[in-house]
Amino acid sequence: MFRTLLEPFRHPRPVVELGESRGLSSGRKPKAPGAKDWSSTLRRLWSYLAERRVKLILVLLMVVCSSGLSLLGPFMIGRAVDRYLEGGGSHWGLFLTGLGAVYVLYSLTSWLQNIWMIEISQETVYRMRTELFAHLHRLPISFFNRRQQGEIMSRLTNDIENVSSNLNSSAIDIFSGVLTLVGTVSVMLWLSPLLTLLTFIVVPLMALGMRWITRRTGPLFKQRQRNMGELNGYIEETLSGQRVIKAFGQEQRVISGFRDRNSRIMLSGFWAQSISGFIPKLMNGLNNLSFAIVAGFGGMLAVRGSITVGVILVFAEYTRQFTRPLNDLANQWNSVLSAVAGAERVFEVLDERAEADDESGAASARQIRGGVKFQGVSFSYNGETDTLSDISFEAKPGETIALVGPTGAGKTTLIGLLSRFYNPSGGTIAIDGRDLASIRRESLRSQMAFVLQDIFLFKGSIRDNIRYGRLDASDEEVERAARLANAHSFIMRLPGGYDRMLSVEGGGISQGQKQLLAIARAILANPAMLVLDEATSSIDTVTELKIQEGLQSLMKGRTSFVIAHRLSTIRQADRILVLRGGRLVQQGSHEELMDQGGLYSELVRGGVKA
Ligand SMILES: Nc1ncnc2c1ncn2[C@@H]1O[C@H](COP(=O)(O)OP(=O)(O)OP(=O)(O)O)[C@@H](O)[C@H]1O
Repeated sequence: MFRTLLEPFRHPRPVVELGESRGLSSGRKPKAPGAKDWSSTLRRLWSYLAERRVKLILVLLMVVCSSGLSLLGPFMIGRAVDRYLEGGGSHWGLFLTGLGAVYVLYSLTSWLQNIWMIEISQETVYRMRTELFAHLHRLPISFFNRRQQGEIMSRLTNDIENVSSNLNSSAIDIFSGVLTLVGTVSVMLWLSPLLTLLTFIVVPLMALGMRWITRRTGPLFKQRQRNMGELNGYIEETLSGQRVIKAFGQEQRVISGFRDRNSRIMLSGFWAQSISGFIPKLMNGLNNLSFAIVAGFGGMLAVRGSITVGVILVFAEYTRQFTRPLNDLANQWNSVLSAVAGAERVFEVLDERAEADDESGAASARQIRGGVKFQGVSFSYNGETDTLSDISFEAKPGETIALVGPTGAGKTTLIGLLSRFYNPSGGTIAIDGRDLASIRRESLRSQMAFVLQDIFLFKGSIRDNIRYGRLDASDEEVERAARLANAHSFIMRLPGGYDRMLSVEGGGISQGQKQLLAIARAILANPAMLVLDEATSSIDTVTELKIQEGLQSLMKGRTSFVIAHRLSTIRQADRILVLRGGRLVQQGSHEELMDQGGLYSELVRGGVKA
């Protein structure tokens, strides 16, 4: 086992990466976790807890009661023994009943504090989870471009779970630990200051040991959470890329990549747990030492008559009680560090800037007609090199604009700007003469529909998948849209028809059929503007014809931007925009561009699909 664990240290191997650089933590140098880091995260976590103030006060009250009761028990025993030894009569029946009542109350208050704290911590993580999920949906597309889905999911599940599982136990134990500690030490000082000081010899040793341990475990817990996120990202990526992996026979490479990431988790988990596992051992040893001190010195003091045997008994029990909260505190500190590690990763996403708010004064556009004007528009993904530069063109309402150009020319980026997934770094975009920035995003997007190559169909019936275009559409409207899209006949041939359930990502129907459903969905949405990304994959001629017909009904009367690959679509476009290297190099109708010569005619003559 140790050989395996130490292997990566001895032979650092290059890790087989498959798109790792998109992870949140990767690409960025991991920060050394400073004390300030975790204390501010802890404060923020506390602010969540503090929202349940009343319950927290109740918990605190129960902690005070249970800590007091835990002190009272041994104290009563000590007093009873002393009274017995002094020859005073003891009312054993009364004493035992009292002692029983103390322990029953102790159990009851402990149980109540536990159950209330579980409630608080569950509610806290419920709120965090909801907030995180809602925030994720407000983040700009650029956030998702940079990150692996699995890694993000890991924050929603793993990290939140980590906060939840560590929060309830540690919060209580830390409260009660501190209280018990203060109470125990006060009573000890009151009973015998000298014996208390002698017992305290172990405290500096404890503090040093704890410091040594937590300094090492804190970063390791963080590392483990990071590694877990990376592994989840990798799992998601490799599962969704199964076809490619199998097609290229990359199974072994993928498995070895997994093994590397898995071994990193094993390593950080092993060291975090092994080092933190020292805590109980250390505490146990020091506990025994303090017990020996109490027994030895206490005995001597008792012989001299400075203290009674009852006091020794109370001390023996209290030294256990006094090291137990210290022990608990030490253990809980690890849990707190682990919860903080999880919370830090959650807050990291919560601190990501949401998609910029609409500019003040931005208003809803009630009915967009679909006139679009780009004037000197530039855009850069990285703020350094321009992906699009100086793009100017105009589309009248209802026109079809085809975008053509070699791969990486900037066609998709131009569409991204039109939908305000990104804002231009220069120039202006206007819709119906209004600056795009003055139209609220939600209102703009509600009047646009997208039919993309990568069609998103979710697990559910065909009817529900079409209805995604407009949730309040009736069954008749869904069917009408499907007829217009040429999808009705194939749907009716499927067992179950419109109620046929699709599996994840529309498994069970063909690529062409998925496109027809996407067209039906867009028709139902009845948008003023359309964005079509034509499929490059070959579809049989009959389906292709059906798709073309469906698209024709969809595009009628709407301004349509088509990232075109088929000559038939390009010919029919009112205007063709030819892009190369982020610049608009030509624009005009098919005939005009063919006459002009240049890139467009080369693309067409070369038989290259644009
Ligand atoms: N999210 C992104 N972050 C950084 N650069 C990007 C991003 N998306 C695209 N790019 C870069 O911007 C350029 C234009 O990409 P875009 O996807 O717009 O081209 P395209 O013409 O649609 O290509 P294709 O026909 O292959 O889909 C490319 O060089 C690409 O590498």
